[in-house]
Amino acid sequence: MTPAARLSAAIEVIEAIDSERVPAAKALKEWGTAHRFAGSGDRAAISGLVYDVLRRQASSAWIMDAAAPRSRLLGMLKLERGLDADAIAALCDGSRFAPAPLSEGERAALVSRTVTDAPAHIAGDYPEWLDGYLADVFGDDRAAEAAAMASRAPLDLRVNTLKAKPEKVLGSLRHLNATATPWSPLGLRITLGADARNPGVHAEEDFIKGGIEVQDEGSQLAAMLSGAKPGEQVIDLCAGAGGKTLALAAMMQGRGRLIATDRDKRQLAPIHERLSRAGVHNADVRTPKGADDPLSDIRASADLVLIDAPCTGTGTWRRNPDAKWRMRAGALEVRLKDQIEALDRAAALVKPGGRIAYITCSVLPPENSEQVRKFIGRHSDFTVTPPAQAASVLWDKTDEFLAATYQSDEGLLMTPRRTGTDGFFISVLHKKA
Ligand SMILES: C[S@@+](CC[C@H](N)C(=O)[O-])C[C@H]1O[C@@H](n2cnc3c(N)ncnc32)[C@H](O)[C@@H]1O
Repeated sequence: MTPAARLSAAIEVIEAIDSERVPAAKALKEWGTAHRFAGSGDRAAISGLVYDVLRRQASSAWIMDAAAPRSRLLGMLKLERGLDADAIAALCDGSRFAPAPLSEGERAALVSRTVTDAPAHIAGDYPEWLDGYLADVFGDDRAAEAAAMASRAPLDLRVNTLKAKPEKVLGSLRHLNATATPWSPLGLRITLGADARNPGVHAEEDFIKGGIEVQDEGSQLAAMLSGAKPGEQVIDLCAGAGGKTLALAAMMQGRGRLIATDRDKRQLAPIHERLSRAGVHNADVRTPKGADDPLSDIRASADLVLIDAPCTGTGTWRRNPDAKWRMRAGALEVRLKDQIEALDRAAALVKPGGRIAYITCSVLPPENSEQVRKFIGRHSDFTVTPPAQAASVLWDKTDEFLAATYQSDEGLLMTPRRTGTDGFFISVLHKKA
């Protein structure tokens, strides 16, 4: 397919998403089934276009002064891909399979309109009902912060020090143009192209042998700031597929006891294979059975309970722009209740002098600072460890990292704009001895 024909296909897919109200992934799959002639390169390119339109959904419609799929695609080519009106006109030449030529109005909009006079939720491409929450955390910077949360994310890897060394993996992944991430000493970054094609890290020898894991640098840093150490008893309470469990295991260097569990046994399914590939031998996965508490034998004995909390995932919008527009207020309410349950459960598991690391991949204050403040209100035997103290694990990068983050009395927040990571909040809560 020509680049112009891919644009026409993307417009078709966006029309289906709009009219049938289906998730982007489903609409793309259905398009692929109906157009079997399209090769994998075409599909990846069309998928990249569709997701980029979702990233810039509101701002593209604003600059084009029209919300039709074609208008949003044209606006996105300017805002996300940086094409000027002439370059866009050259793609839309009306030839067979290409979109129709630009109208006078479309050309004028592409030349002259910007988002500088748009309301924050349009310039930042987020649902209007979240404006108050984003204003609370980012103030006048909310449009810029949200715009960074809309842009395409790189692919980050964590080197598993149980099996490999960062310098060596950096060398062996040179063909993927991997570079070191700015903050995490274990992080490697691969910048993804506009066609959103996966560079196939799962087929790399380093991955197959357990030397690397896919993990955003923000997630790596959140695990690091928990300060897990060799010899400790550590509980990963919301372990899910085990992303944090694997990072904790490497920090513990195979020494001590690492217990991983989750309220939902289905979420834990991938963890066994991942632990085995990563060479982790000190982890005990506790799969819940019926109503029985899988941690009933543990009472105030853990050095560290890590809560990778169920949350709205607003910090990961750049990886899932479709979810951003589907988010509803009811989902936030449910997550807040889950977070309270997990925090209160953790409080009973931690020993005096131990700590809870409370982590979300959200930027919304009710899930972050406000949730921690309420927890301290319920549990006066806990205090917040100052963010500067928790971040000292980054050694010489501590000051620069702290300056890049948002800090409150309750914890610190990373964002795509400030730290180049997904949005992650972490609070380390110390239980009085
Ligand atoms: C953000 S995900 C975990 C991701 C995982 N830690 C990782 O790094 O791959 C949150 C998890 O919390 C679990 N969960 C929700 N409420 C819980 C609760 N009260 N106690 C324990 N787990 C809970 C969910 O089933 C979900 O798997």
